[in-house]
Amino acid sequence: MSDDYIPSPSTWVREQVEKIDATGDTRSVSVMDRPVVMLTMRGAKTGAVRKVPLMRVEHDGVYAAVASKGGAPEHPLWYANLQADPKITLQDGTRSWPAVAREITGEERAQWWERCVAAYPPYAEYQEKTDRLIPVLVLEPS
Ligand SMILES: C[C@H](OP(=O)(O)OC[C@@H](O)[C@@H](O)[C@@H](O)Cn1c2nc(=O)[nH]c(=O)c-2cc2ccc(O)cc21)C(=O)N[C@@H](CCC(=O)N[C@@H](CCC(=O)O)C(=O)O)C(=O)O
Repeated sequence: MSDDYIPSPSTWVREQVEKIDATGDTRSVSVMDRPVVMLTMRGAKTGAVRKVPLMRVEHDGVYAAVASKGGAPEHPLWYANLQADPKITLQDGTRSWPAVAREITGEERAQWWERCVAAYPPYAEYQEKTDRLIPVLVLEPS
């Protein structure tokens, strides 16, 4: 990724990204004492580097990205980024590696949704809050 990084306009998120970058470890932050991973991706419109922390949902070396945005009526913008370019760098703890995001649906999504809610129970409330189906993408090592 080149160095045209644009930080999040959301202060608490930007501060968590700064802490992860300062420590080199996603374990330096948490949300409700639950672990976090960080995706680095390309902005769909700006082409800039975007860093997006998400709750850590992992199964057999594959991770899930849940485009919940707290149950807001609209998808988070990073979801549009991944639709435009699914290639990311994924960081868990101090490890980083290239991965590809793939949206999942149907039975595959239902199976992963259980893992997502087990990892971070508020996802269930977020889905209750909105009539948009919260997108779930798996992040497969590339
Ligand atoms: C605020 C907005 O962010 P967003 O991409 O909508 O995503 C909102 C949130 O989902 C995002 O901040 C997440 O990191 C919040 N978040 C989680 N968000 C989730 O949706 N799910 C999670 O599990 C989650 C966990 C989490 C843990 C820690 C933490 O610090 C944050 C966490 C934003 O950054 N807007 C930018 C633009 C962002 C962008 O990517 N723009 C694209 C264009 C996108 C387009 O319009 O096509 C570009 O640069 O080209 C701006 O307004 O300038």
